[in-house]
This record gives sequence, C-alpha cells and structure tokens, in this order.
Amino acid sequence: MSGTSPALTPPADAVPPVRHPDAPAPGELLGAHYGQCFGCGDDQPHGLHLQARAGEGVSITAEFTVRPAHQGAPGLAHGGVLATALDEALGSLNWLLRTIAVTGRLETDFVRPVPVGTTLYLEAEVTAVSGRKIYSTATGRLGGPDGPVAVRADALFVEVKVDHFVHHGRQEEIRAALNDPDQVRRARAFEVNP
Ligand SMILES: CCCCC/C=C\C/C=C\C/C=C\C/C=C\CCCC(=O)SCCNC(=O)CCNC(=O)[C@H](O)C(C)(C)COP(=O)(O)OP(=O)(O)OC[C@H]1O[C@@H](n2cnc3c(N)ncnc32)[C@H](O)[C@@H]1OP(=O)(O)O
Repeated sequence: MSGTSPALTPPADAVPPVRHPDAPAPGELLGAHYGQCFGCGDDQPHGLHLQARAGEGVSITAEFTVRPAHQGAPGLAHGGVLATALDEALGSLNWLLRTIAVTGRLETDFVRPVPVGTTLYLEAEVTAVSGRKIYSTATGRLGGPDGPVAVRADALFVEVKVDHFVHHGRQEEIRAALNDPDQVRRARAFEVNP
C-alpha cells in the first residue's frame, strides 16, 4: 500500500522551486549543516553521516550504508533510521533554495526490507513551493542509483527564521553553533535568502 495524503499535495497556487544562483554546482558535495546533526554531522559519532551531493535543478543525491547499529529486526535496517535518512536527504534540499526550513510532515513508504551492509542510493527533489511551504519527494534504491526502490517519502517542509532555533534550541548548542569556525556551516545557518 502506498499513497500521499492531501496535506502533501501542493495547492493550486504552488510554483516550481527556484534554484538559488549561489547554490552548489551539480556534482558538488553540500557538506553538513551542523557538525552534531544525527543525519549529516561529521562530529556525530552515532550519526548516519549522510553526504548529499547537488543535482540538477533543486535535487540532491546521497548514499547511506546501513550499519549494525541501525538494525530493527535482526540483520535489517530499522524503519525509523531509514525515515531519518530520507528526512535528512529532503532537508538538505533547502540549501539549494537558500531557505531555512524544518520538516512539518514526512510520509514514508517502506517497499522492500533493507539488510545491514546495504548501501541505499537516495535521490530527493523539491517539487513545488507555496509561500513558506516546500513540497518534496525522495526515494532510496538498493544496489545502485537505478536499483529497485526500497523506501520513498513525500514531505512538507515549512520555512522558518533562524529565531526558530535560537528560541527553541538548548542554549549551549546554540552558542556553539554561533561560534562555529566553519564559515560555510555558519553561512548555512544564518543566511536566509540573501
Ligand atoms: C543560532 C543557531 C542556529 C543553528 C541553525 C543551524 C542550521 C540551520 C540550517 C538548517 C537546519 C534545518 C533543519 C535541519 C535539517 C535537516 C534535518 C532534517 C529536517 C528536520 O528533522 S527538522 C526537525 C523536525 N521538525 C520540527 O521540529 C518542526 C516542529 N514544528 C514546528 O516548529 C512548527 O509546527 C512549524 C514551523 C512546522 C510550523 O509552525 P508555524 O507556526 O511556523 O506555521 P503554521 O503552523 O502556520 O504552518 C505554516 C503552513 O504549513 C502548514 N503545516 C504546518 N505543519 C504541517 C503539517 N504537519 N502537515 C501539513 N501542513 C502543515 C500549515 O497548515 C500552514 O499552511 P497554510 O499557510 O496554508 O495555512
């Protein structure tokens, strides 16, 4: 069974996404938006270490190899971990729009079991934008970029101001993010549609 709820169907006034002129070129790695991010952070030992690469338009690709720590059933990836990988891939698209946005809704179809040791080939793209709402879709394939689909997701991200994090985040991490010596990551956190 699969399908997308009406909440993830773009409204009639939605427009196609516009790639920001300063977005990384197709083929370029996006890098982590935050070192401690569970999805992409280089400094997060428990994380998925997803590395997204810019594609054409507003799309990315990424690879995620399922490790023993990601199991749910014996020898198989936990569904929540797979949803996290999809969420992270979808979240990274916002950097190509130069918009800061958070996941409002994420609907995931688990189509095939994903064994430990498998590399999931992820592809994600923004399909439409309506005001603060960003509609996107992603797939994860087994064995290669053209392999069978194992997981897919549709999502709605909602644009927020940096204040969202300053207001809701724990102070010690906010302070550390403000002092991040990595200029690209700082720009990613603080540049809102310049
Ligand atoms: C100083 C240090 C800063 C450091 C920053 C560092 C890095 C920043 C860069 C990027 C990082 C961003 C994210 C992380 C990246 C990747 C990780 C993956 C992504 C995530 O893991 S991210 C975490 C999980 N995520 C949340 O933690 C969100 C919690 N949540 C909220 O914070 C609010 O809920 C919010 C903001 C979503 C909306 O709240 P709000 O008050 O601003 O807006 P409102 O409710 O009016 O919604 C506006 C329009 O969206 C529609 N809408 C809203 N929610 C909907 C839903 N669920 N289903 C269908 N439609 C929905 C409404 O229906 C309305 O539609 P309409 O305009 O048509 O009426």
